[in-house]
Amino acid sequence: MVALQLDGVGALYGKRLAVSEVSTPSLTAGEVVAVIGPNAAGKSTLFKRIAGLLSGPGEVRLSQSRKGKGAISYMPQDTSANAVLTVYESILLARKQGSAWSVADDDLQLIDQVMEALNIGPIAFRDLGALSGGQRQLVSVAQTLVREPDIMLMDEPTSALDLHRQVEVLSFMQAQARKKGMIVLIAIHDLNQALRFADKVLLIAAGKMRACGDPLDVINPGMLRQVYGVDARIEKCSRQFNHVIVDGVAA
Ligand SMILES: Nc1ncnc2c1ncn2[C@@H]1O[C@H](COP(=O)(O)OP(=O)(O)OP(=O)(O)O)[C@@H](O)[C@H]1O
Repeated sequence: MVALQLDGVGALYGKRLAVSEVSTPSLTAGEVVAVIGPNAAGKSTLFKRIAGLLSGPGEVRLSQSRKGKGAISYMPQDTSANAVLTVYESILLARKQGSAWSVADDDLQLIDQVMEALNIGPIAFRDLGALSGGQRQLVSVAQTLVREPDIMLMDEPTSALDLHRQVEVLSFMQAQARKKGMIVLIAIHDLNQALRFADKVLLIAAGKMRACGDPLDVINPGMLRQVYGVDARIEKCSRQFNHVIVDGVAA
């Protein structure tokens, strides 16, 4: 089974330590981890460090890669694309990156399945440069999913999506994590979606990890006041989902 553990991890921009002291329990296959924190807290920086794009202290321990494919796949926050490719070509290219160029039935089936689940079939032959912001984000999610990595690092994958698509994408990523034994880390500002879809929540503030654990242990009125500066309650709705209700800016 795939497992990921961060041990005293930090990240450097040049000589400046932008993130430090991130340690997690062992994250295991099938888990969805929401990475939360205010603007400029260090969420993207942590993802870049885990993906190997930045250096820094500490250790990113990844054990038992499933099939020697790309172990970690990172979807950046900025999904703008200049490439002269169609949506379908870009997803096929993502699927074949780092492997043999022959295309098997399995590859095509997976691409069709992901495109259908994300509802992007109708734009399959549109140029990447001719997409809306939300459509671009959906294509980027599809490119990451078809790589079938052990670890998916999704940096605000639903920030440009309407409500329907937010729920569709997060449900699909959760289902894929469970089915394929991946670990999915999602940087997200919507704390209600984090409460609904995450198994664990990792909180970063001012470049330091403040907590990592059960969503309701991390997202609580005290933390919301201290870290986000809001007066808020967590309440269960009639369907038993927990919601953050914000009463106002903390005095
Ligand atoms: N390329 C860079 N060089 C130097 N500093 C950077 C660079 N990118 C980001 N930073 C700084 O690192 C800190 C963390 O930024 P980061 O993008 O990781 O925050 P974030 O939590 O993802 O924020 P947001 O929610 O606003 O996207 C910020 O102070 C930011 O200004």
